[in-house]
Amino acid sequence: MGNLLSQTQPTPPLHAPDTPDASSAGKRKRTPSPTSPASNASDIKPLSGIDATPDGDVHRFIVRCPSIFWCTRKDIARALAKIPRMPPYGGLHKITRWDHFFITFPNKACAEQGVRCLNAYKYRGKPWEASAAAEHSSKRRRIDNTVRESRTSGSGPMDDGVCKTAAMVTAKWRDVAYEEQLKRKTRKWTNALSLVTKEMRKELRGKRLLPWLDDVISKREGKGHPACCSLVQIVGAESERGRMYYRNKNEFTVGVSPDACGMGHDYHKSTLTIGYALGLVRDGQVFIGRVDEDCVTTSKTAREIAQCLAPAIEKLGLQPYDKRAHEGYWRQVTCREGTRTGQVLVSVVVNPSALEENGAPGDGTRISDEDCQKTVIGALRQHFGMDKELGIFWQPSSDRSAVGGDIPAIHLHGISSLHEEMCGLKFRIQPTAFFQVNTFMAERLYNLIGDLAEVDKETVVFDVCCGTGTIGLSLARRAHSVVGIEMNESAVADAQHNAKLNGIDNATFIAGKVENRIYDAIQQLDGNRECVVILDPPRAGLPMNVVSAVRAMGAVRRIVYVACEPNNFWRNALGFCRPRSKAFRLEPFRPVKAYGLDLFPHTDHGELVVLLERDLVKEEK
Ligand SMILES: C[S@@+](CC[C@H](N)C(=O)[O-])C[C@H]1O[C@@H](n2cnc3c(N)ncnc32)[C@H](O)[C@@H]1O
Repeated sequence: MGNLLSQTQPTPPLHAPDTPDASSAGKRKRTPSPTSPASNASDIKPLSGIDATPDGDVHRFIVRCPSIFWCTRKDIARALAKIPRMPPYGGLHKITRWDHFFITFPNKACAEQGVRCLNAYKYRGKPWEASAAAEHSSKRRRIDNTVRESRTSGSGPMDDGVCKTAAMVTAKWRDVAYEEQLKRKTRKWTNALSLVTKEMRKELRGKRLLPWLDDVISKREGKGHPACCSLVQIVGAESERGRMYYRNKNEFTVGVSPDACGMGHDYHKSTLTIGYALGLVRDGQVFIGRVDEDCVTTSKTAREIAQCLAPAIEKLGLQPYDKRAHEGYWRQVTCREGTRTGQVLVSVVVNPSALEENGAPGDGTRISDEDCQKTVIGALRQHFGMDKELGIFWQPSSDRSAVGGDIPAIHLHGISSLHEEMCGLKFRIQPTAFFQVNTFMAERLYNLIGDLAEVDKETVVFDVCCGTGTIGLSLARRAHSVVGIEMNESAVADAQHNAKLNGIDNATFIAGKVENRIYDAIQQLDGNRECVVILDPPRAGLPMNVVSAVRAMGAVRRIVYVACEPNNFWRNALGFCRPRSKAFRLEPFRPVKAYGLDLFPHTDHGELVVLLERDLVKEEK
């Protein structure tokens, strides 16, 4: 954890000058001299009440003021952004019709400065009064206990006097033994399966309509709801390749490092950083943690890219983007790579409107988009050399809420797509198409899906939310035919291209939202053959009309459901497994067995894979 901040630095006093005028969008902000009042801490005295924060080390305060009764959280955040020298804060909780709000600071120094600022502020003529938050709800207490516990074990999201680091955000379980990580995930997967039983029982309101459910409940051991089916195996990332530095897609934000957080550090020292947003905010500015070796999920190549680009682009003197003020130029950098092919794509998101205020046109001082592009290409080429298969894309967007994947990418330099090898096939991936981020574990996922699907030459495979066609194509040689549906058009173009690239001619891919195109897609399936459906939806799960349409397909005997958010699986499971009705026709399915697969080591995410089979046992009346 190389960039942890020291607690021993002085706290800047309130009378220090404000942050330089933010209206100079796109220009470097002034760095004050070390002798400026901001660095003189001699007159700082600890504020009473700070040490009295009930838990002693979670710096949470309640701020009261009658004139904020109708304010939303957003209004308060806006007001906080206007307070000169307001330090970064980690949490803000306000509900309309509260005459108070809660605010949490990342460390004691921030808390001291923050309380000073809050108490000196007036909202609509009424002063704010900040005091240590005295009453914690039981939920809040649980969270605080977790923070304190993890702090003692050295892996907490905050540390005394120390801001969060990038590793704490991206790989929060990096200090937890891998066996323990799997144990925790197993609990999560088991709970997700129990949730299906619980919600199904609620749905049936005590009626015993599903024999498989009665069976599950009768075998219950101990209290609580039993899992709806057994979790037969946990597939962990045993090999180093699937467990360490595994991400083939890394999305970085360009911003200011917490060295500039001001608490015990120089407020104005804005070190341009390419890394991960830390969840600390000041003046609407999100602080960014540097990528280092502790970020054990980030690939080494992506880390090198972040580290070599930051100093190169900083020299141009353009500010990172500040969403709140809608100023600044550099926004995001996304690195994608073929783990097995070594190819790399880098996409840079910028805010072109920031350049308009950057010097007068034609006076020789104005920095253009082209200058920035040349700098990026030059820095990456210098770092990787000319032999590296490298592609660079530019994504200009002045839209405040735009994120990388949604912005059209302009190809600037080098290769225009990359290739990855998996399951003995080659896949082309364009910069904005979805591809599983852990190549080695994704291969194991696809092998597992293949085993559960039991596909043969008589079976049709229906791959719903197919991305670049990876699952369907990995099964195509064993199947009669494959139909895939996916809403990302460039992913569908990749899927079609990938079929040709691998000499597969029995796969069709449809572009569109599955909820709108499900019936068109079903038409493409050979209705006389048995159909296996692979469902790999986004975190929220599938829309219910899709569940209903799949269930109403008589040719479907088995479904392999891949849940990347296991806690949401129950909603779709209910649609597949509930007794038949007008909306949910034909016999219900039942969960047969489940697998947990750790696609994201060192994080709390993982895939739950569940096999559902048509339940041909007669429903009880
Ligand atoms: C978890 S990914 C799975 C992709 C693919 N199965 C794979 O393993 O690479 C989910 C995919 O669903 C797509 N998607 C999300 N919502 C969708 C919708 N409403 N209709 C169709 N596809 C959707 C996303 O673009 C993404 O490619």
